[in-house]
Amino acid sequence: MFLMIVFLSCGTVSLFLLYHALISMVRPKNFPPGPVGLPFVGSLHYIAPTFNKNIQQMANVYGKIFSVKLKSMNFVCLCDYDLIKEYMVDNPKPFAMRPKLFLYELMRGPGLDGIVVSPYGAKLAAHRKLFHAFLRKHGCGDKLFCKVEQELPYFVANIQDQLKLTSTFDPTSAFEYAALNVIACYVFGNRYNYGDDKFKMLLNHNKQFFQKVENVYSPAVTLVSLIPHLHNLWLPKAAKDLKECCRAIEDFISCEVEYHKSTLDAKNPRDIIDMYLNEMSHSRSEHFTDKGLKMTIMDFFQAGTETTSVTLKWAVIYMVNNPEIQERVQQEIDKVLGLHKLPTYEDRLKMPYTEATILEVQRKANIAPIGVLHSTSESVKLGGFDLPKDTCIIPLYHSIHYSQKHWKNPNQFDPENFLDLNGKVGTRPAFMPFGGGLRICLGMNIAKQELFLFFAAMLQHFKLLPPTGILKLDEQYVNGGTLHPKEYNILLEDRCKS
Ligand code: HEM
Repeated sequence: MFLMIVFLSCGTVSLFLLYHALISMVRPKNFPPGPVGLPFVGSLHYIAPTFNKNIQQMANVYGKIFSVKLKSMNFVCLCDYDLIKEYMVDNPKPFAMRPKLFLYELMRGPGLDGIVVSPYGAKLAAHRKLFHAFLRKHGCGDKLFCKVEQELPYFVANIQDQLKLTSTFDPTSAFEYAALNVIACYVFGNRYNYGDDKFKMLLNHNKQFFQKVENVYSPAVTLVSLIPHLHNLWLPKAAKDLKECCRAIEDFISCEVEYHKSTLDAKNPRDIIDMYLNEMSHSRSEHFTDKGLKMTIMDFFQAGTETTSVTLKWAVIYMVNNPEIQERVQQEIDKVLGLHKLPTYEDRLKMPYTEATILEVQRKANIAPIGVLHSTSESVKLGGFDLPKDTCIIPLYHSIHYSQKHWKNPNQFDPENFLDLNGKVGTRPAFMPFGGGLRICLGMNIAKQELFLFFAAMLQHFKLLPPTGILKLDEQYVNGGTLHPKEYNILLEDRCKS
């Protein structure tokens, strides 16, 4: 009897292990090709953590559409404009879900509320609609409410203050302060002084978050994400740190929400929090909840600060390394604005070369190499293959932004890429820095304003030069939440003084 029990137990465990070993290796029918996965683990490790380089290498072996596995999860990598367009633009609906990833639950807690990681459906649509309604009311169309233009004088003064102390300059903090304050304005109703204790706390939380995100591709975190429930018993330090960091941000937001509740004037909403609170009480919709509000605010900080500041950091590098382009931008700025009138977003219509330059920065820097992952809500065809429900899609934006088919010299920095024969800014289909389809970046219009205005104001006031003894700044990227440049210093000359 005892032997029988031992035998049956061993058999059950073996079958269980065999099932889990095979599930990481077996592909669905007519599924894109890819490397054979390791038992239990699959093959995701072939492309993570340096997605950009590794996906490109794998595409050379398996073709422009291939698959990798993480246990039972199927991931499909796309390395071609036509394929990315097929799912983002031509047939976006079945591809508009977000995958359920351990990392998302770690950061958000159960429920995946908010916007960025929220599943596609009525709740997400209601959130996106609310935000669009807010922007229509308080966007840049209305001068009084243009939060980005309001921030410009502080941004310029911040750089000038640093320049009084030293002529060698790391622009990071100026961009981070400005980007954070713009989002703070939209969600909390007012900007902070850069020296304000609350602002410093928010800045610190935000910085911590982006530092912690860089550590989550460690083998220990991958292990925990492979074995559901293990994280209830044990969390690797990188995961624990990230979780704690998100909770600290949530606590900060909770205080702001409570303050807003106690001072709400429903007829005069001041900001996104007030609009959300109104929606919670008016529509009594189950879509708008306390947790949803906090996670939505967290989304705006996490999706809308580092993306902008990192793009501006790249802009500085490309201007230092291409002085003739910097000079041409400055000539246009001088002609349209002069040295003292700060730019408005309307001014871009008279400044095509400046606008084309910032678009080229976005193309070349390609800061979100795989965007935010989408997944399928039903079985669907893509590139002639059959993708079952819950297949996770990884688009390689490098294959669009650096495509020989779509750009004359993709490796060269050239604002002409975005100018038509009449010198006007033209649209380019193979340009998707904000993703696309039904999940296209919700903050795209704010981001465009920020990039143009901060860039133009910076070049209006300062000439950007390499530090003494260096000809060019390093253009190699570092992998993290975004592809960001290595730390650098530059020399600045105040154009208003020279
Ligand atoms: C240069 C700046 C920015 C870049 C390059 C960028 C890029 C992106 C990308 C690639 C996505 C994923 C789109 C997809 O799934 O196909 C995204 C989503 C998102 N972004 Fe941005 N973003 C920027 C700035 C902002 C700003 C300023 C905000 C907020 C004010 C913001 C809020 C969001 C939100 C909420 C989503 C999720 C949309 C959804 O899931 O439905 N982003 N962004």
